[in-house]
Amino acid sequence: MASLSTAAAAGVSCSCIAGPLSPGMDLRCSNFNSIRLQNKLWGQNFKLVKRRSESTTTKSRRVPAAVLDEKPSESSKPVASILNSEGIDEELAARIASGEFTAPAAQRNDQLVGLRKVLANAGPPGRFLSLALANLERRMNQASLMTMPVAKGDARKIVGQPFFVPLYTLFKTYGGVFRLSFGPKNFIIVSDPDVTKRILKDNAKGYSKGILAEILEFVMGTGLIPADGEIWKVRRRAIVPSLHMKYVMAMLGLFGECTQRLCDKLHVAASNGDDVEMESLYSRLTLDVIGKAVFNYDFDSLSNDTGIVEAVYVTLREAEDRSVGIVPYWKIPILAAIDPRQQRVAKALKLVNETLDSLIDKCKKIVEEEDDEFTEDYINERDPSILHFLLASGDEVTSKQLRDDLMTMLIAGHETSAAVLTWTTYLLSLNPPVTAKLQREVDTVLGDRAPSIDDIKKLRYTTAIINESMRLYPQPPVLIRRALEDDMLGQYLLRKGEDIFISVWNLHRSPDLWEDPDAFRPERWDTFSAAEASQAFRFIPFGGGPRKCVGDVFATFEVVTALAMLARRFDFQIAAGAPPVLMTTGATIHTTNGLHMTVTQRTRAPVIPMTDIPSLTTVDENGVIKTYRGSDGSISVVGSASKASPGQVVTQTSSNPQEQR
Ligand code: HEM
Repeated sequence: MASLSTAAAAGVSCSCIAGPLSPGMDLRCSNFNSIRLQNKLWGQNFKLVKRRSESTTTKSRRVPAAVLDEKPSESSKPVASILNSEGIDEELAARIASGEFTAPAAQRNDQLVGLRKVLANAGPPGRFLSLALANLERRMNQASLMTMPVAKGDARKIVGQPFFVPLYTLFKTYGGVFRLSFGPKNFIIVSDPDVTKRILKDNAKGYSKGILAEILEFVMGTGLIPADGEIWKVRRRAIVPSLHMKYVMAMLGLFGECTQRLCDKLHVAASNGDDVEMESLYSRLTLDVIGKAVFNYDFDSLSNDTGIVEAVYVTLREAEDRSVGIVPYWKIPILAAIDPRQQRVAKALKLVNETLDSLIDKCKKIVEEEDDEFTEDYINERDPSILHFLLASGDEVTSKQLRDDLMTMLIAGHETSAAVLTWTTYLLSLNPPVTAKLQREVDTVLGDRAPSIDDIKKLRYTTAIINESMRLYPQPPVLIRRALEDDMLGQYLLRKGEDIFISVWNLHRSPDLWEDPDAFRPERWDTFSAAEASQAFRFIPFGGGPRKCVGDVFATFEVVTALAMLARRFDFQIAAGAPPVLMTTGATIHTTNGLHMTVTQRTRAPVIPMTDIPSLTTVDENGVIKTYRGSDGSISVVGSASKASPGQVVTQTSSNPQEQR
């Protein structure tokens, strides 16, 4: 999932920070200003960020109000912040250290103390006044404890780079909850796990998607990610059951099949000595997967550039650009009508919508003619897609709402998985020992088959690599909410209507929560599980609480399958002369210029061609054993089992002779 990604949705997961800023605020964004992260700063070259002696959590921390950039002369300078080896924006940090940001609050207290002393020495009336002043001071201190630290000033200091990068520097100074204020705009930046839990889980009802819903409305309408309130509740209840375990199992074959197509493509490149751009290849891989998985449509984008593939990309880019755009000119009908880019977007959106509408109509007709009994783990053998499940379930929903939901899942499940694979590949290219360990694991566990569910359970190091990659590069890096009512965030009062950015980036790199937070170390996952870290809200790659990603298991299996199959066949290296790998913000974290790699076929024992299609065998309510084969969801009835109980999973099987031996 939002830029803020994720539209990123949260990726879209997510949503955006700059989108909502108003015209005239003189902001720049990553689209207009190249990003200045140096390649060497990422991955293994990160140094440990020293723990500050003071805690940065909300409970124990109180930072005076601060000003980010008040000098008009400074504000006209081009934005060019560089992170130091501790991941900190040096310019910002130096200005903070110089005392430039110290608020007058502390001085005011000093003056009061001085005045009290004078009064106390001025006889009984003075002593009385001094006492009254002390009381007043105590009350002021209490009130100031409830006042959030504020960082305010010129937005260009914040927006001229991937926005989550300066937010990290500010978090190190102002703590787990602070107000970021530019011009008339205010955002609350949250990087504290307890406060995050409060917003996402304990008081989830008190928050909406706010800005995110406004940005994504043009493409997702009232789909699950932007939806709030009753619509969200109803649609979530309808959609979650469609991703049941048997469905995800059936998808395993699809993941293997699509990754195999990518392997074939890479094989050709490796044989010809051509470099490849992995970010766009991953984007195509995950588009092919999600099209089949959600509405049984084969984009086949790894092989073809058809009109519909192009239209999907135009639509996706627009969603991302709006989430980091400066001036929301698309909201002005006359401008939107004459701007060639907006005309292109409208045309693309029309094509995608028409395609989805026709898939919905076609599927409706098929379902009407079916007489399959609908059970909670219903799956259609020819079309195991989510769309088929929803229609077969009798879900009473308008075609428009259904289309919004499909579009939401298309976007949510596409760029997020692609971004995870991109940054994982990048991190691995910087860490040969980790890659070697990964390859040892996949050679041992997988042999030459596509992963079955049992294999995935055994691919522990591969999964740890994915977790570590999502920790360092969360997709989306920020989650967006708006307060529907007043709330207390730790000790601070939050007012209804305030916009909040939960920085997943900061949570995942906080020195208070992680040892060596910037180091890529999959071994850290040996000592605790991702589930434990998620429960503590210090690791939330899929969000948390009632709005947690519905596709988390699907996505984890998808990326583990892809990584394992690719690592088994190929070695990847950054291509000679490739542009530096820098970050930019869209719905997810993208590279600025792609991930250009040299791919080589691994030299190892000859492999037997992959013929395996993972399957799952269960017993239905009549004691009939059914085998679900992964690639097309087809069901073969194998026989009846007198002793097995209905619903029981009998065995995982493989058609690979090697495995069955
Ligand atoms: C690695 C891949 C993925 C990542 C990192 C990811 C991340 C996230 C995150 C962080 C959220 C929460 C957003 C928020 O609270 O604002 C979310 C929500 C969501 N995701 Fe994913 N996602 C991924 C894959 C998928 C896939 C494959 C699907 C669909 C099959 C999907 C569907 C959704 C939906 C529908 C929501 C909205 C849930 C709701 O609001 O009730 N995601 N995702």
